[in-house]
Amino acid sequence: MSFPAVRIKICGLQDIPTALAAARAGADAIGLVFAPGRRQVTPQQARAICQALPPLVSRVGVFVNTPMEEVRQLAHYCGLDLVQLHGQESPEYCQQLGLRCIKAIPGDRSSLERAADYPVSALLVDHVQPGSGQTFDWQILMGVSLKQPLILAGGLHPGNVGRAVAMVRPYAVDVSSGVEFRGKKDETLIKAFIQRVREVCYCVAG
Ligand SMILES: O=C(O)c1ccccc1NCC(=O)[C@H](O)[C@H](O)COP(=O)(O)O
Repeated sequence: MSFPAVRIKICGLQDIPTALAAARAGADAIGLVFAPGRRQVTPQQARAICQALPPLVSRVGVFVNTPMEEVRQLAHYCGLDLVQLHGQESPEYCQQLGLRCIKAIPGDRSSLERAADYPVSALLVDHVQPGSGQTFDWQILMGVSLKQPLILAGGLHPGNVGRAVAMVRPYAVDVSSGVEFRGKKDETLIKAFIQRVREVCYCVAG
């Protein structure tokens, strides 16, 4: 048995060598966090990472309740392909932004019920505290058919992503904390994560 290849996004990258390592390992997309926090990058760092990456790796900027014009300017300056919105951005905000959007929502019933309103390229279903390395109950996604492609996030790591993919069958998975060691992205963990996703898709092991 096999099922379509699940895309992989490695989020919270902060330097060129690690971003290149993620691309070499087979990441389809990388995330650059503009929201305040320990993974925040400056516009200059983000632009340098975007310019260094090879083609066909999507550059995603992560924002929380940022004014539209600021998001547009940063997307243009850095060369972002998509923006990922983790705040209370409305469906109208996503529509008016004029950029390809991923809307992040918490993995709970009421958020999933409102998801259809969002005119976005994909929905990222995450733990209520993004970037915290915590999972939500994936069972909530069983029997839910979303209009938009589903990106599964929240507490994924090489040890649980196989089970998550087999159970949820998402369009893509997103990881940050689960490929870090002592708070820094770790190339070995990134490779292990990507390999595990590939294995489960082709049922080499599981
Ligand atoms: O990572 C952050 O610091 C962050 C801050 C504010 C909003 C979003 C943030 N990260 C979002 C991500 O894309 C994470 O990859 C996603 O929430 C999964 O994180 P994790 O549970 O650590 O794998």
